[in-house]
Amino acid sequence: MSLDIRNLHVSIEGVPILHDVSLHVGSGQMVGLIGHNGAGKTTLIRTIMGLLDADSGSITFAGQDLRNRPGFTRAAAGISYLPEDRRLIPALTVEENILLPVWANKLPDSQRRLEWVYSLIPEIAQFRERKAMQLSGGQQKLVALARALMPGHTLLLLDEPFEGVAPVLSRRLSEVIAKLGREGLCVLISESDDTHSADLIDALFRIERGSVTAG
Ligand SMILES: Nc1ncnc2c1ncn2[C@@H]1O[C@H](COP(=O)(O)OP(=O)(O)OP(=O)(O)O)[C@@H](O)[C@H]1O
Repeated sequence: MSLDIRNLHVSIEGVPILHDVSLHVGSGQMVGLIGHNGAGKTTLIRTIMGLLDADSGSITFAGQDLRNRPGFTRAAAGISYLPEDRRLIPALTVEENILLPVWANKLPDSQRRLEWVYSLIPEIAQFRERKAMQLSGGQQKLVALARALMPGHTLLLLDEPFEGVAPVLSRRLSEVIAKLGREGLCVLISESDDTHSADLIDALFRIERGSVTAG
């Protein structure tokens, strides 16, 4: 299974944002997408997720054309993302937040998956009954990663996972992400520089003003 993006052009409200973007994440690979604020990382990730429409070009995963499939089909295909701003529901417990994609997409086998996520990130199991609003920003990132892992068993898109996370927790996040590589997932990690991802990734692309180059 691999992600293949070719000659992708994306505009937002008529303004061209991504220009002729091509990028490849091979089977079981962890790939970095490095670029400054406003370079277009989130736009690319949201387009892969089907949350933004492309003007032209192709997005293929595991041989399936994703560009012409609506966003809600991603979870069933095992494709998921960690948004930069986490988007947890503050009044729900940690476990309820993690289970949201399961309820929304009626995903099968959720108990086994939940146990796998807790074994991967055991500290989360300890605060599963706490409300999301009672967690620190870094802990919330771990929970958002756990939530993304519920549907995300083929392709995971991590949008600046280390942004705003204190050093101890970002080391912990790195450990968890490193384990994902061994699970055979395809992972794309965006970051403003490669400080945290350098040791994790197999390949790197740079994005600057909406254009991507292999780095
Ligand atoms: N809703 C929008 N309307 C207009 N322009 C937008 C919109 N969303 C993003 N853009 C523009 O698209 C460009 C790329 O933004 P994007 O959020 O993809 O960058 P990024 O690399 O993820 O940066 P950041 O780390 O700051 O989120 C920016 O110039 C931004 O101003």
